[in-house]
Amino acid sequence: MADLVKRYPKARTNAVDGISFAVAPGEVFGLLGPNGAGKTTTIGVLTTRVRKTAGRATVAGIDVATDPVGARAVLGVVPQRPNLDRSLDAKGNLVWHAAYHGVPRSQRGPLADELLARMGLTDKADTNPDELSGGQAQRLIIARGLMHDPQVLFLDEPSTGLDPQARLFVHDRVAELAAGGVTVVLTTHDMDEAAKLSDRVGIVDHGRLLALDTPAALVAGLSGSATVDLDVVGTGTTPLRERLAAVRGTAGVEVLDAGTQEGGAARLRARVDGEAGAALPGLLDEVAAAGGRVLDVGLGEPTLEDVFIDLTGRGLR
Ligand SMILES: Nc1ncnc2c1ncn2[C@@H]1O[C@H](COP(=O)(O)OP(=O)(O)OP(=O)(O)O)[C@@H](O)[C@H]1O
Repeated sequence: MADLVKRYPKARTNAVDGISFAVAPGEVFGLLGPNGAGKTTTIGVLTTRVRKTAGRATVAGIDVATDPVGARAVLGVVPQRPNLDRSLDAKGNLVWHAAYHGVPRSQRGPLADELLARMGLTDKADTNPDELSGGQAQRLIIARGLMHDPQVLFLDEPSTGLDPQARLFVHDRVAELAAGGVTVVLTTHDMDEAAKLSDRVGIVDHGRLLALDTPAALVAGLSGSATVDLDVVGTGTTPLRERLAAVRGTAGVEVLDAGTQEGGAARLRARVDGEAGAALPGLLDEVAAAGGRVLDVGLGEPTLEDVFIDLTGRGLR
């Protein structure tokens, strides 16, 4: 995908504003960004649902604009909103999808049975989509996306709304697909999910790609090797942030939560060099000197979330 731009009619800004990336066969690629960043639009263009404004988008070497039919034959989609056919049962949805994609009649039933089994849905084959739980419906949509043996599978927020168990199940299936050679492109606003599933992650905001690398490399690229979270009351966050940033060994300080007028604690995160404990006394002294009181302290290691905060100056959730 090169210099992709999408501007919706009447919009004042581009929903996708010049994004370029390439995904290798068998790779799991995560598009990460806050609501409205342009992830779904990007997937929409790649899956031929949204018409691009400019740039070039190909899937498995096929240009989605000039050969949308060819592109649809090699890609599978798991959309953000469930779109199962309620006039068919679970297995019927799979078989119909295979027919639509030209899978030979004799293969449709056995393939549907196999995918239902892989998604843990064998006993739901005859169930109407209306009677499936959210997690079951999501698994059925993943099965449907695989019925025509796509080379590239697009998953738009595959685990939003799922309970932790269903989420893990979906994560395992994604890893299994990639191990079997399917290229997976997924969107999420869950940093942990992106870090866990993706070989590489692209961080998107305001329609632009801010960073692209392996989760480990993105985190390693941050200055500071540990984090110290301080929950503080009794002092303004902006001056405190500056004071903390000046403490020796501190690589950067962000305000994660500004607190409330009514005295709710603010949370600041300092990224520090070396061990978190070594920087702690200096940080606590500065809070006291600023007239603040520390209610809680948390020590940790930087994550993708810190990469995002560093790039955009704000948290995702
Ligand atoms: N059909 C549409 N018509 C007009 N504007 C749209 C349309 N779809 C999306 N947008 C706008 O384009 C921008 C990007 O939206 P998009 O859905 O791609 O973001 P996203 O990163 O997928 O967000 P989310 O995490 O909420 O799904 C937003 O500002 C949104 O309001």
